[in-house]
Amino acid sequence: MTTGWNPRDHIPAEVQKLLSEPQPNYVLAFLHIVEQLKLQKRTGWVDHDIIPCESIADHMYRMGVTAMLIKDPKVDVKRCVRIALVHDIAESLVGDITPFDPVTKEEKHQRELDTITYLCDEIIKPYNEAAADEILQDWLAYENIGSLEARYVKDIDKFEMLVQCFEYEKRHGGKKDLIQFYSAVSSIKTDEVKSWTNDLMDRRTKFFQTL
Ligand SMILES: Nc1nc2c(ncn2[C@H]2C[C@H](O)[C@@H](COP(=O)(O)O)O2)c(=O)[nH]1
Ligand SMILES: [Mn+2]
Repeated sequence: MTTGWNPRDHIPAEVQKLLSEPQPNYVLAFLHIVEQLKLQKRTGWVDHDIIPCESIADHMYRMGVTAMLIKDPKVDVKRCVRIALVHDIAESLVGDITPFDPVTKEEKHQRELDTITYLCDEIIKPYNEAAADEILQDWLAYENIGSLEARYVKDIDKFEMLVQCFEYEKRHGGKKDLIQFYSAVSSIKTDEVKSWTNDLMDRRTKFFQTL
């Protein structure tokens, strides 16, 4: 556990009530927790006054469909889609912490690890033990970049954010200063996602030349 932070203290009241029933409906409890990903806006955009902006779920959804496009024959695309769809699931209780928030990487990791462990062991496992194990493995693979699939999903996490960033820049006529986000370009390692990113950056350059 972290410095007193406990996932159980961040469970919505409705879910706590559901879990206190004699025969809890764990499927519903899990889905109500996942709703938090649909409700929470991505902090990075909120901090830059992007209104309206995407939710955490929006981001993960588009990452999932982006992963379906991977051409690299060495990659298990279906595994990438799974990893994309679970990689930020702990943010349902932890929240969406940016690199600029006053939370250390270690504290963020520990809160998210405690949360995914809680969700898998105490919410998913009572209904489907195999699903709980697989979701935990998918999340750990992403966190530890434990496979080529996880490496691709890490890249797609950054690429999807950059696509969204450029979409917001265009939607706001280039008047929002979102340059900070583009430091993520250097984090992208796979050749395929690098090629997507290079084209995006070329289009961004041309867009700002037209202003
Ligand atoms: N203000 C900034 N926020 C950033 C930057 N890079 C990422 N972010 C935000 C985006 C999300 O809200 C959050 C974490 O995203 P994950 O998908 O990694 O959970 O951090 C940035 O350069 N500036
Ligand atoms: Mn993410």
